[in-house]
Amino acid sequence: MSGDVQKGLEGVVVAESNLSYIDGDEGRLIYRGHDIETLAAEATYEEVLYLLWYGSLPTAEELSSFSDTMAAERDIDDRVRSALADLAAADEAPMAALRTAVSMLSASDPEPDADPVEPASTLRKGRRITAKIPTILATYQRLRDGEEPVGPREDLSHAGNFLYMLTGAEPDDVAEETLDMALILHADHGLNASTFASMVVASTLADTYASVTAGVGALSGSLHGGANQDVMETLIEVDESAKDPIQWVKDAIDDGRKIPGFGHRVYNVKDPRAVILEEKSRQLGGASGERKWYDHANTIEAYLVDDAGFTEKGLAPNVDFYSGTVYYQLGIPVDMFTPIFAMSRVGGWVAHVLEQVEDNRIFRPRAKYTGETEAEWTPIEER
Ligand SMILES: CC(=O)SCCNC(=O)CCNC(=O)[C@H](O)C(C)(C)COP(=O)(O)OP(=O)(O)OC[C@H]1O[C@@H](n2cnc3c(N)ncnc32)[C@H](O)[C@@H]1OP(=O)(O)O
Ligand SMILES: O=C([O-])CC(=O)C(=O)O
Repeated sequence: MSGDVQKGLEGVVVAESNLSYIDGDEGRLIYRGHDIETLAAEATYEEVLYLLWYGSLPTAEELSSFSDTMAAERDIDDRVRSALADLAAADEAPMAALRTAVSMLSASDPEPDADPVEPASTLRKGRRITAKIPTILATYQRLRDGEEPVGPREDLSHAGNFLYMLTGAEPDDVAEETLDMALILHADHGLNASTFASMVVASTLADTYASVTAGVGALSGSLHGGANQDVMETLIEVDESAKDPIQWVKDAIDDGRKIPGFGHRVYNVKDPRAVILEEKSRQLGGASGERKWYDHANTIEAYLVDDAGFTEKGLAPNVDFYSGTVYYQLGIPVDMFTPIFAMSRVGGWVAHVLEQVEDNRIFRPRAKYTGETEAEWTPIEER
């Protein structure tokens, strides 16, 4: 066994997977053989969930039955609603409220004694969690705003129903299609930190609620999903600074700041999801006449792609660089951006947990011990 430490597990292969493939040099992402560009243009989020969970694209009948089953599972019970009200009163961050609520959902699961290594029950639990996350998030947002929560509707799509519950009004086609596309783009991405966290928990034979709760926790950090909120806050800071965005970014680099939304462990080139979200951000800005968010982001990107310090390290925009400007233009509050990422990525967490339980072995790496080996015991009164 090599004693070399692979910090951050860089380059370490820990599992086989059929789910998503990333070519970090070419900027290519596929889910089960399908290019992300095709899925973003042609599929719905529900169709992508089916693809990830069942292994192939659904027929129209399969998709309709799958979507109906999930839509019927959207409601959350009073205990969860009341916990969300308490968390809103305490001004809890939405990702922390989501983490708590997902954990609570197990109390009302209709199959509490299901075997956690049985893939079919794992999938049913994963489907219920996925169906309920938009309801948790919209309920939380409305409670924070002092408004009455709006219950889910079964006749709307996953994306459309979320926007309906958030605002109380049916979304227009542009908003619904834009969110649906964003959900597709964020659904899976290999063994990113939150997916790996879910897999580690599943590998102990803990149940799906525990695995997804771990995923939400891991996604919330600013090096991972939390970066989409940081990017938008940065763009707002740029806007309010009254500085030219290029001057702002030069000063930020001089101050040793990291630029959120740049850099990736796997991509050395621009993330293909950022290419799609950039175009969507540009279109939304063009349609509304308020192009400044797209323009600020684009100006910063254009400067940084020519910056030797960035290019030498292979730093390019990741998925979070443009997603925030898209959500912002849909009128979504900035601290709901990462929860929306979770609302999508739960599909990937469940898919990887399924792969894990189908061929399980507990994850148990080792640390290289760097401490003392012959320490002398000193009685407490002599220390
Ligand atoms: C959905 C997602 O999770 S996508 C990623 C979202 N996160 C962000 O956007 C946060 C900003 N980016 C980062 O912090 C990193 O690029 C990560 C976390 C994404 C990847 O981390 P790692 O692969 O461990 O790369 P690491 O942090 O070691 O960076 C390598 C070098 O690039 C620099 N670097 C990395 N990202 C950035 C950045 N955004 N801005 C400035 N410098 C950066 C590091 O300082 C380091 O420089 P050094 O070699 O001179 O010390
Ligand atoms: O793959 C990663 O490390 C991070 C990422 O882009 C994602 O989770 O979508």
